[in-house]
Amino acid sequence: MPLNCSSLAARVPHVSGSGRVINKFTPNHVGSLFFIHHQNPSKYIVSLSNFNQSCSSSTMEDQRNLRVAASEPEKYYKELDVAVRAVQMACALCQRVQDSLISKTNGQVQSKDDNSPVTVADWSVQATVSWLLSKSFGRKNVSIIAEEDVQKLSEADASGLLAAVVNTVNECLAEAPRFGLEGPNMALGASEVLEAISHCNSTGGPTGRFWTLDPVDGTLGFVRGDQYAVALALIEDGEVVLGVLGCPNYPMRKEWLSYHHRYHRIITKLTPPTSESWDKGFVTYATKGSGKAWMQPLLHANKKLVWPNSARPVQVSSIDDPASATFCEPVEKANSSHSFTAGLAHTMGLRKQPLRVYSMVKYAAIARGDAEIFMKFARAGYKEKIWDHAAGVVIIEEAGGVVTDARGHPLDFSKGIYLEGLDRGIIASAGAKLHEKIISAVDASWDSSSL
Ligand SMILES: Nc1ncnc2c1ncn2[C@@H]1O[C@H](COP(=O)(O)OS(=O)(=O)O)[C@@H](OP(=O)(O)O)[C@H]1O
Ligand SMILES: [Mg+2]
Repeated sequence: MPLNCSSLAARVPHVSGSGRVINKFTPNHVGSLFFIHHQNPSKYIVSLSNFNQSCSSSTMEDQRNLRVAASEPEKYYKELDVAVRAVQMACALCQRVQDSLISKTNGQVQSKDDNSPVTVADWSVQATVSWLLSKSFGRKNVSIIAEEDVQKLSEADASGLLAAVVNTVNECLAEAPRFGLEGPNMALGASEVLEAISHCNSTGGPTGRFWTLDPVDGTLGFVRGDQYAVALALIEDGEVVLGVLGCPNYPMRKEWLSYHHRYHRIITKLTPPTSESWDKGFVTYATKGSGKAWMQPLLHANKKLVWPNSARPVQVSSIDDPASATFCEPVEKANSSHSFTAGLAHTMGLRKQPLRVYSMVKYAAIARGDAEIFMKFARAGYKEKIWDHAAGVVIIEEAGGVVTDARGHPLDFSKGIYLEGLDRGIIASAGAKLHEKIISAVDASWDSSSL
């Protein structure tokens, strides 16, 4: 059924101001404070420094409720914990590879059959995350759909490339304890790395549980030294129940998003951040139905990840006037029609220049309130893959936003690796009012478009 204002409102998660607070004492989380959403008692750890801000209205009754809530099951808590730590590790891996790609042309950019560039980072992240999930939950309990396969890596002339991947994976896994995860007892061999990559061969579907992973989303941005994301999500019975997005180059000053990351690098060199400052990059995450989305900074070199790693909540923007709203879209016109979105912007009264950013960083920008709208209109016949959207959708929804196809239907993650049935395009927005306007504008101009 097409979307109207009331159905949209129903889909926007209700965030109650009156959470309950508990103390929970576990080896990992001594003295952490949990925020409990009234309608959904999933627990969220809030760092002590954020506690006063987030939960200062707690009462005696709240304190009593804590003890009750402490015995409630923590749905997806372990999955979220492992997923965030694994994505943190993947971000560190990607940063190292991107730095070396940029500093020298060392042959790490390969060409896939579709000619899109793929680097050592894609395979290495996939192997690392797959290995960590299997280690944490047991190999037989872990199904993963991910972007890469081992075909190219297994070719006879790819031994150098495979060695680089194995080396990168082992370098990363050796750091697992620093991120609070268990690493291998000894370095993985090539066959174990290939096995971890090819274990990501799930085909998804309407039942059961599987992970989706885009090891390096926005490969073009990655090889160009610009924005990219690591995207991990958990899908259960066709619903995205947990999403984690690592955005290593996301600048803390949002105006830097509009520039090529190269400029940010130059400026950072001119005015180096202090070692403790949160200069760029974060991991953002949410679990379905919680009404909260979070972000935590990337782990500084040599530091140990102590959960929740200074996490703080993120929320979508409250701007609902198109004249003040920023819309973002893919950088490449081959991936989304810039002329169609320009027409929509004109119709809707969006006055600002589009923010063109590589990868699912666009979803993070909406969730953080740095932009209000994301639109993607791929050419007819292109089928969107679930790993390109799953994590971003749940994070935006829990941050208070809305994501649908361009007819207003929810995205369907239950049909295998593609978003089957996706109509016209993808729209994410900060709220129902803006969303409704975009969908009406699409309706009005669709027939006369060439899409
Ligand atoms: N022709 C076409 N149309 C639409 N989408 C396509 C197309 N080809 C690829 N892809 C998928 O889009 C992912 C990149 O999307 P972005 O929004 O990041 O685009 S852009 O890089 O900013 O231009 C990109 O993800 P990555 O491969 O991880 O980079 C692809 O999954
Ligand atoms: Mg992708």
